Amino acid sequence: MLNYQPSVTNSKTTDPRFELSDAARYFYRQDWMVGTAGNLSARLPDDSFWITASGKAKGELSTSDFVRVTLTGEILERASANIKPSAETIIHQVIYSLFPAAQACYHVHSIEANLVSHFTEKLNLLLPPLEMVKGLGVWEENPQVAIPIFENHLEVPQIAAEISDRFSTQLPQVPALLIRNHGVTVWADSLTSARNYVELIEYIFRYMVAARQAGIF
Ligand SMILES: CSC[C@@H](O)[C@@H](O)C(=O)COP(=O)(O)O
Ligand SMILES: [Zn+2]
Repeated sequence: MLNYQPSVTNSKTTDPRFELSDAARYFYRQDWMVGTAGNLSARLPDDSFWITASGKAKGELSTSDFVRVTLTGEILERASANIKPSAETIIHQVIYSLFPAAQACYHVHSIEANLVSHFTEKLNLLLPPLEMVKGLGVWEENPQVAIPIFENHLEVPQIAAEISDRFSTQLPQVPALLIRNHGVTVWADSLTSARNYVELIEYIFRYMVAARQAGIF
């Protein structure tokens, strides 16, 4: 396994913190990372990952607003000792552990994600068979795709344990999960794809809310 070299990360092309900051600013402008909501991470070649520090305004992140942690949550690098990794780091740990190809994990809070999380009380929410579903990797005619839903426990490790337990026996159809009354988390094999997945899933959620209002889904 390659060792992560901090000395080569001081450039925009190799340090994922720049792209994570850009993505957060974009999501903030979409109203999906309002205030300090949400967290973004990117895996490094040594399996550690940079994750947004807890409680930072997501519209104005800089490289010092990230913490590098191991897959078990041990802190490896941060700008100062009073910066903590995201309160939801353990969910990213679970995703990177379960999905070795995942290079980025993005979690945002949108109004539509919270609304659609009430469209079912079941463990999975059926998505409409929109063309957009292909962008999430499902190339089927009239796809019957569901996104897994988890309860929003106060204790984040409990959410993470439920994700780990369920996905260990039942892989999700799409690289995304919904936490009821909270928001969506996606993962992808690149930062660009993770950003696209957030946009696609949020489009689908917007459609679902509009379709419900129109009485067609
Ligand atoms: C706006 S508070 C939201 C937090 O409780 C949490 O859900 C969240 O997404 C951001 O937490 P953070 O610790 O900054 O990564
Ligand atoms: Zn959150």
